[in-house]
Amino acid sequence: MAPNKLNSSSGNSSVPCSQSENGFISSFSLFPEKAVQELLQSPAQGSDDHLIEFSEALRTVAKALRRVAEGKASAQAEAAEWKRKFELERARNLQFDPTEKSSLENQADLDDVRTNNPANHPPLSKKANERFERCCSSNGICSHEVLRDGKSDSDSKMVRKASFKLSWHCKGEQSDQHKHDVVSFEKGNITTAERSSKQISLKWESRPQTVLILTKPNSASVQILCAEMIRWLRQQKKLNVYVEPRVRVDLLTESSYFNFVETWKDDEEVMVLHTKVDLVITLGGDGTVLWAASMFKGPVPPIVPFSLGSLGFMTPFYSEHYKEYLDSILKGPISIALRHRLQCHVIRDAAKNEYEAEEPILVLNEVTIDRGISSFLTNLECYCDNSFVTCVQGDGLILSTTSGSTAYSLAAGGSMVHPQVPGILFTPICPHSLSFRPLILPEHVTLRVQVPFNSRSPAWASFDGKDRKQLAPGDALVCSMAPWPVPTACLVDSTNDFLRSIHEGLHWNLRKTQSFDGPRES
Ligand SMILES: NC(=O)c1ccc[n+]([C@@H]2O[C@H](COP(=O)([O-])OP(=O)(O)OC[C@H]3O[C@@H](n4cnc5c(N)ncnc54)[C@H](O)[C@@H]3O)[C@@H](O)[C@H]2O)c1
Ligand SMILES: Nc1ncnc2c1ncn2[C@@H]1O[C@H](COP(=O)(O)OP(=O)(O)OP(=O)(O)O)[C@@H](O)[C@H]1O
Repeated sequence: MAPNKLNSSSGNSSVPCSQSENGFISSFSLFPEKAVQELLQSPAQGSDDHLIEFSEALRTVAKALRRVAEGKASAQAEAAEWKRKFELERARNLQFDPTEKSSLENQADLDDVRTNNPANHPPLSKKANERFERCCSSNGICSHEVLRDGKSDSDSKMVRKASFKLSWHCKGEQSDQHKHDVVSFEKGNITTAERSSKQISLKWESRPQTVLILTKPNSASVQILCAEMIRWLRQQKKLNVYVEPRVRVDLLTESSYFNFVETWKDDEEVMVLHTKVDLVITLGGDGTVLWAASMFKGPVPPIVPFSLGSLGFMTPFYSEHYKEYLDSILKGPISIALRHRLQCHVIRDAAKNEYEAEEPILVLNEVTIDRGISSFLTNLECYCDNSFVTCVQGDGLILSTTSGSTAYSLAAGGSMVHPQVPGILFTPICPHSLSFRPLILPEHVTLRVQVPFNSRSPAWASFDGKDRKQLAPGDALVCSMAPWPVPTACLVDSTNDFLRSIHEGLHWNLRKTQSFDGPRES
């Protein structure tokens, strides 16, 4: 009798589902709750005590399982938050605590690691983040170290990174003091004196000596400009130049003059590039800026992005005038935008603990979790710190930085946000719901996107439009603000550049002005 009853009501589309109101559907709750509802709606429900008993038992089991799933997700989110806090704290300590300055004991050691000899580098571990951490703590010349290393290096033969100083631009004036949020609550009135994000100015304290030029591949105009720029930087500015291995090969095919141009052999050398390079120049479009950012898994040297693409949201410098721009940038001060990045961890269901195997991935625009080639709806459970946010049912979800707000997130209906606003955009892609508006969350949160066990298909994560990774049911992606922003040089300042980009790049709110000629209010 029971199986007949179950069959007789299957396919009833009006079956209510108590969880759909807040969008939460537990991986364990679907079958039992639906079955229970069907059973309860059956006309024979009062006549079969066993069946009712059975349905009650199923409901209890479903609830218990859902609680377990929620508990697990919440514990994982909490662990991720602690990990993030720990990383931030450690980054802060490295920056401010003089006792953690460097494991190098004397200047000779310091000189040693600053030369280009890879044999001088400490042995590097397998994981990229570990390699970075080792480099950070033992080489001691990450950007935060550079900030306090103001000593002159004129009498050293070694290649050193130029030191620089950052300061806030305050109402058009410059102040050397770091200004943090100051909240006063005198007489019970809460007032904030300073807000954290300001226009930042970079002033060189010693001359920049080494530039890295990154170029969009397969472009003849970029190749020509790159060769011309290298000659100028060498002859007029006496700078050391690094390029990618393929670019060096192209340059040497053109002329043996470019023999002085340096490059790297493997990923381990890329991991320490930030210790050698004072400035990064990109020749291409926004994709080349994303590429440049992705090369630096930790601190990023200031980037000067020249526009040789079609849209150029993050590339304010016109390549025709490169000499004037570089002249003034090498002298300083430079107005820079600190573009926040997101740090993403893929956590496999099979992993025994958080962050077990996979390296974190840093994104400048966004991480997207979508349905890939699957034709099924994605079903993504989202948590913010320990709170349940929602269940995304649609094509997917974009977690974007404010720099990325004008990229994919914009196309999916997200707001455009000034890049200096510290926040994380939570933008659904084609949600199958009438009321799913995008959110903007504060920068301090940790987001967790979980593929539930009952998902019909895996989801796919991609990072700044690249590196697709499959997320199987049970896998999760954890994302928080990275401690290493991408400093990009501004043509004017971050606000002027942002507004110019949305006007010129997107033709934002372009409309013919209404003519004067017509009806008027009397
Ligand atoms: N439907 C969409 O709009 C869509 C779809 C996929 C990827 N994307 C974007 O493309 C980015 C990858 O860029 P790519 O150059 O490597 O790929 P690409 O060559 O496919 O170019 C994508 C376009 O997005 C623009 N773009 C990139 N970052 C931007 C930003 N921060 N603000 C405004 N426009 C931006 C680029 O200028 C380019 O025109 C991804 O991070 C994603 O944001 C957008
Ligand atoms: N140095 C590089 N090495 C490998 N790939 C790169 C490099 N620089 C850029 N790319 C890739 O090349 C693609 C195109 O780059 P980019 O967006 O800069 O040029 P574009 O498409 O001509 O510009 P726009 O998007 O403004 O039209 C991007 O997918 C980017 O990831």
